[in-house]
Amino acid sequence: QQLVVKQNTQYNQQLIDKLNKPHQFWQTQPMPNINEMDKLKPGPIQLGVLAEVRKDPFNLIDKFEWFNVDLRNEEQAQQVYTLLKENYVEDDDNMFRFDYSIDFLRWALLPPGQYSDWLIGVRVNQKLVGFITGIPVTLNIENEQTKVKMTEINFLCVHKKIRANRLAPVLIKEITRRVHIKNMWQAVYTAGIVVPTPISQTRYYHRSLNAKKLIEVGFSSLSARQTISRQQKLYKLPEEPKTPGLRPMKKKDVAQVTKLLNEYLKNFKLYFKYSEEEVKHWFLPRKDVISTYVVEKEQGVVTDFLSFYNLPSQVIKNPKYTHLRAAYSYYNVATSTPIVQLMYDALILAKNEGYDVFNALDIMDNDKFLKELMFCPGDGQLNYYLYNWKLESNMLKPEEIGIVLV
Ligand SMILES: CNCCCN(C)c1ncc(F)c(N2CC(C(=O)NCc3cnc4ccccn34)C2)n1
Repeated sequence: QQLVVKQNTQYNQQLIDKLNKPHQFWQTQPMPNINEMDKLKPGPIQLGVLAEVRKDPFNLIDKFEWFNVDLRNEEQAQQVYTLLKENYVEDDDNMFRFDYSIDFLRWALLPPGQYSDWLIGVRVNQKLVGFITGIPVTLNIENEQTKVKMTEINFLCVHKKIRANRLAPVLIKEITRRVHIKNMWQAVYTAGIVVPTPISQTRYYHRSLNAKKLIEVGFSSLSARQTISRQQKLYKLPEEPKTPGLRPMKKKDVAQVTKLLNEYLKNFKLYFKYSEEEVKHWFLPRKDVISTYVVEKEQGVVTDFLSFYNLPSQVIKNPKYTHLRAAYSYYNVATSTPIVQLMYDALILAKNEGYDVFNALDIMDNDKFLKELMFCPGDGQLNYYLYNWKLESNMLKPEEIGIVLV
């Protein structure tokens, strides 16, 4: 009885703390807060001093230990896969949970130039219970002159059974320390939740490919006047794409795709500059991970390309289906094919690859095709964050964002 009372008191105290001092951790971080907005000048909020960076890892509660994950090692990759599959992001109604595959994680987390101590695990008795990752990127911020080497943070995950131990703030502080040690002082990340202080709030849109299954798993719902068969007719797609010369990207396309992509991304306020090496990594097709198709005109000239990545969700409780197959729009560049036609072909290709839904954010030029191709706004908001950087403009509009984080 005493123990239960003690645990309840501890839990209630944590709730009270949350209500009294929301974002207790984030208030301690170099992020602009509302009343500082107009005082701060654009650029780094805190200037980092390499000599002052703590040399040893942050302390963990006893029995917990730091562990650099080697994703190339099958057993360690399996441990990361299982931790995320069982404990990573769910929708608000706990009906779906992301099921990132091992091949996907190797694609997302082993890009050129990756650091082995930026895939950070926490273990208790050899069991992985916490995870956070960084990859090195060079981000262009608001103009071509401002190029900042920084880290892209992702996959922050704490096992459900050990939440409320304040492990997440320690994971964030430790990866921040390991980034500082490499003389980098900024980070970019996204999250479905709102913490101090988003630089942009974007929205997910969904285009139904398999209307019947989306209704059966509870992803979509029918209004009074709608029926399943009417929905299927409404979203029906042709068997084959219509753009002549559309084909899967190959190695020989890397140079042209790199030029098209870098030229296109200059239109936005936040974008990466890609080397050919990086285009090889991020865009060459990988089965069940990334699909990229190019439009090749006569004499081998590539004028457009489309790409989407595979991120299934586990359907948590459903008698008939275990997974929702979702394709996510990645980067699409249309210089001669109309963007609506190019993306209509993307829908047809995704349908033929077996996807149930095609998701896209309202970033870049996506709002040019979302309505016309019958995408519906979802309940998911994706917030973009820049750590330790004050923008010239307080917020960026979604159409000014030129980066997609997986
Ligand atoms: C860097 N990492 C950001 C990407 C993680 N991504 C893909 C993500 N982050 C927050 C979201 F809000 C979200 N949404 C896609 C939309 C959606 O499909 N909502 C229903 C649904 C189906 N499956 C799931 C699984 C988790 C959450 C919602 N789910 C909303 N996507």
